[in-house]
Amino acid sequence: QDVTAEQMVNAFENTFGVTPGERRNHIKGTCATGEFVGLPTAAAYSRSALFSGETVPVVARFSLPGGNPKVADTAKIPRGMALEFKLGDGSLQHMTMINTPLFGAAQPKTLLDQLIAMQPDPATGKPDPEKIKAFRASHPDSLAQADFLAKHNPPTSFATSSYFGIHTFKFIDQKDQTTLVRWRFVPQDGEQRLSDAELTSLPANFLEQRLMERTQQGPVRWDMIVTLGVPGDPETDPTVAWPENREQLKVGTLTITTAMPQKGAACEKINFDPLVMSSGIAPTDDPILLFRSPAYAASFAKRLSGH
Ligand code: HEM
Repeated sequence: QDVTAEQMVNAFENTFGVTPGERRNHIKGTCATGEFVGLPTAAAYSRSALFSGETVPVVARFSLPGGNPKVADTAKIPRGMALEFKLGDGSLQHMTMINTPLFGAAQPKTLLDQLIAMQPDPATGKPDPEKIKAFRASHPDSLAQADFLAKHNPPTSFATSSYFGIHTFKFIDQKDQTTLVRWRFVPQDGEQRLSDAELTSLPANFLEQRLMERTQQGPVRWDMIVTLGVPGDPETDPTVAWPENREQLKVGTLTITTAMPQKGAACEKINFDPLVMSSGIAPTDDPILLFRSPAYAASFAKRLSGH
């Protein structure tokens, strides 16, 4: 089970190739900017300056996973939304999310094995479907996310998708009391998915243009919703859902006002490491969450040095 960040980044490179200076995963993306306003109801659970009620500037990046810069915007793979909040107390808060409620690996080894199974066969230049089948059969923790992706077409726009933090995090209040939470961002434009016909008729690139056009029409908003866990809820497994009946709380509103190609824009050189957190929000011992930080650092170091 002992996977290193270097092994993981090598596996991304072996599967997708290397585009020098670019992200090894979520390479295709669009920058955006906006703001967040937290609600005082959240301050009862977290002392983070995110929930002060002040307007917090946000740098965002919307993306598609994998290391192929030409991946089609119709691909039945997740969509990402990464947020960097610049808080009034000078600290930063990151949230780096995708649009599936669960992740496809309970341990880093599962993702590593998936990347290896996806490596193109030298004979055909394509992944071997038998290897993917064998991977699925031997890694049951990959099935829930794969099932969600098979049953839900991708969104019509980055603006019409929910995005999920997936991991369980801790909200910590002024008195150091901890509440387990899972968060998600729900689009005020409504959740809208591509039809099967659109999946075959749309061009490879439309998500960036649609987001730029949408922001030119006016601000795009998401409600930040937190699900409150109770003791005993799964804390360290991002492949397992919580019971449906947990209390949910609206804790703020994200507003995206501008979008632009990533080259040279503010989001390009950010490492959206999900462990960058403000006082009042903390990680659990989820092995996937904890592994992300060194993996992102390895990818970031390479791309910053032009490799
Ligand atoms: C073991 C599990 C994971 C590994 C090894 C991994 C690896 C990576 C790497 C190497 C990058 C590129 C970093 C950079 O160069 O800046 C990345 C980006 C990203 N990952 Fe992960 N990831 C994992 C799990 C997740 C999970 C669970 C989520 C969502 C909850 C997620 C969402 C994203 C998003 C949205 C980006 C793009 C961030 C941006 O726009 O810069 N990843 N990931």
